[in-house]
Amino acid sequence: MTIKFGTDGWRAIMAEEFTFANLEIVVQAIARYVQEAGLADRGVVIGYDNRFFAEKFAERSAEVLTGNGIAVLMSKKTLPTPVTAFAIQHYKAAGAIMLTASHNPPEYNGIKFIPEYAGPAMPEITDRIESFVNEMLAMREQKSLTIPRLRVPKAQEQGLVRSIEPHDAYIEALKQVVDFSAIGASGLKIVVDPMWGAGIGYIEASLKEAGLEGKAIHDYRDPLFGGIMPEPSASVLTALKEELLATGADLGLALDGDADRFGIIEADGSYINPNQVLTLLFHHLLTRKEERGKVARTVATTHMLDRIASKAGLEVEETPVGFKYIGQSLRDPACLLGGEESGGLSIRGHLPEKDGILACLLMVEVRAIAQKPLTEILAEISAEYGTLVSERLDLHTLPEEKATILEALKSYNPATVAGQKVVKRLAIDGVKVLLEDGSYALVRPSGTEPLFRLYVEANSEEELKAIQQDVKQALGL
Ligand SMILES: O=P(O)(O)OC[C@H]1O[C@H](O)[C@H](O)[C@@H](O)[C@@H]1O
Repeated sequence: MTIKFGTDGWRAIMAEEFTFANLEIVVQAIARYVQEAGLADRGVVIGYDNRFFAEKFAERSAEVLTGNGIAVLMSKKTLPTPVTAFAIQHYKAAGAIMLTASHNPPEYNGIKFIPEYAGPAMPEITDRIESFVNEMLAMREQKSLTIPRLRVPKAQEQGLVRSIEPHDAYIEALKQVVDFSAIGASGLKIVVDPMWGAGIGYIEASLKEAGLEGKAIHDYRDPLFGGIMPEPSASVLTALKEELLATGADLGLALDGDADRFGIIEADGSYINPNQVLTLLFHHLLTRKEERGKVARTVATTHMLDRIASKAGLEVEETPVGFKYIGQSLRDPACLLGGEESGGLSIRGHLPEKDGILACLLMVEVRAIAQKPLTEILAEISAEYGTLVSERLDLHTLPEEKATILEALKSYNPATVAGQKVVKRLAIDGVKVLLEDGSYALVRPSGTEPLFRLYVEANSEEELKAIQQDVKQALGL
C-alpha cells in the first residue's frame, strides 16, 4: 500500500486503509518531522472533526506523539480545521494534526499536518513526512517496525497532555477582522447550516456575540452526514435553501465537514458561488473598508479580482490550485485577500489557512454594510467591471485514457479557441489559455479526485459553452 498526502493531506476509507496501524505510522512520521525541525518542545495540537471514531483516532495520535516525548494540546470537543490552525498560533505550538476527511463521504477519514505558521503544509514538508512514512511502511513489511506509544493516563502523569479550549479566543480573533457591530446593527435574519460537522456552534456564537439570533439546521453530530456529503455546494444545500425561502430569512450560511470551506445562499434562494464571494469581499474591502493590498488567487479563480485590482492599481498573485499556495501568499502582510474557486479564503490579519467561519461572517458584514442583497451588489459590480461567467466541469475519464489526455494537454497550444485569439498560455498547474477578450480556459488533473477539471470564464453564457465545447473536443475529454 501507499500513503500519499494529496492536495490536502492523506484521506482514505476507514477500516480499509485508514486504520489505527496506518495512522500510527503517519503520526510517527509527523513526530519525526517536528523533532527534525527542532520544534518538539513546543508541543503539537490535535484537532478532530465529527466523523465516526474521531476521539479514538485522536487518542491514538496522542499516544504516539507522547510516546516520542512530544506534548499534545487537545480539546475535549471536536475542532474545525481553522480553529485547530488558530490554536497553533494561540498556544505557540509546533504545529497541529487535524483528523478530518473534510467533505468526503462518511466512510472516509483523513489526517493533515499544519505546521507552526498555522497554514497548510507546503509540499517540501509533506514530501519529508511521506518519505518517513515510506521508510516505516517498508520496515513494517520486514516486521522491524516498532512505534513508541504512551497510554494517555501515563502521558498525563508525565505532564505531556494539555487540555485546551480555543473557542472563545478564536471568536475574539474573529472580532479583529470582522465588523461585529455592523453585523449586530443590521438586524438580519440568518440561517446557518454547519452540515453536522465540526463547525457547529461557531457561527451561531459569533452572531450571538454580535447581537443577532441565527437559526441553525443540521447542528448536531451525525457521522453519516444525513446521507449526503458535507459539501456546501449549490446542489447539496437544498435544505438550507428551503429553510431560507420558508422563513423569509436574509442570508444562508453553510460550512463543509471541517468548516474550512463555505457556502452562501441569498434570500431568494440563489447560490453565491465562491468566485462571486471573493469578488464581493475584495470589492467590499477596497470600497467600504478602504483597505489596500495584493490579492492572491489560484489559476482556476475568477479574473474579476484582476479587473478590480487593476482599477485600484493593486497587484494580483496567481498560484497553482491548493490553499497551501494561497496561504503562502497570505503570510506576506502586503497581501490583503487570498482565495480560490473551490471555496477557500482568508484575509490579512487572520490565519493563512482557509476559514469557512470567517468567510460566512464576512458575507454577513458585506450584506449588513451594503444594506442590500448580495445579488444586487454583484449586479452593480458587473455594471462597473463587465460581466464574467464561470463554470467548472469535472470530467471523468477512464484510467487508461488519463495518460493520453495528459500528453495532449502538454502540447495543447491552440492559436484560437472558439474563434478568439489566444494571447497567453500558462502552465503552472495544468494548461491555461487566455483569450483576447478576457476569457480563459484551464484544464488540469485534480489532485484529490480521479478526474480532470475544465474551468472556463467568459463574457457570456454562450461564449462559455462554446469554449467548453472547443477545449473538450481538442483534448478528447
Ligand atoms: O482540484 P483539486 O486538486 O482536486 O483540489 C481541490 C481542493 O482540494 C482541497 O480542498 C484543497 O484544500 C484545496 O486547496 C483545493 O482547491
